[in-house]
Amino acid sequence: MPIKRLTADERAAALADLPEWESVEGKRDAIVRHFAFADFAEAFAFMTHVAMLAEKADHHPEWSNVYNRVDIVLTTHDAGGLSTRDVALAHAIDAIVE
Ligand SMILES: C[C@H](O)[C@H](O)[C@H]1CNC2=NC(N)=NC(=O)C2=N1
Repeated sequence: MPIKRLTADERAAALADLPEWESVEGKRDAIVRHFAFADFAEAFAFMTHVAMLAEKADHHPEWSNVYNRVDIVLTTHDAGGLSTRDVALAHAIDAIVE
């Protein structure tokens, strides 16, 4: 089954449940969350955890890391926008830090 983009209503409902995530500015159908940790070791430990989740789900983040900061953008390339896979990964990521 091909993965489908969320409709505008589904997207709004999903984001209401993910208060730490926001829409990416501009034309991209994607969400972003910014993280800050005590230091690089903590940031990278978090990234390792996320990487394992992503690999297990076969769904991968777009991300960047500068020292203690990690920015994660989620979108589904195969769907050309936000899908249930992004929502699931966002919740799984939130569960690591909360
Ligand atoms: C072949 C493989 O299942 C696909 O390329 C997966 C891998 N990880 C992915 N990650 C994300 N974010 N979007 C995708 O469409 C995607 N597709």
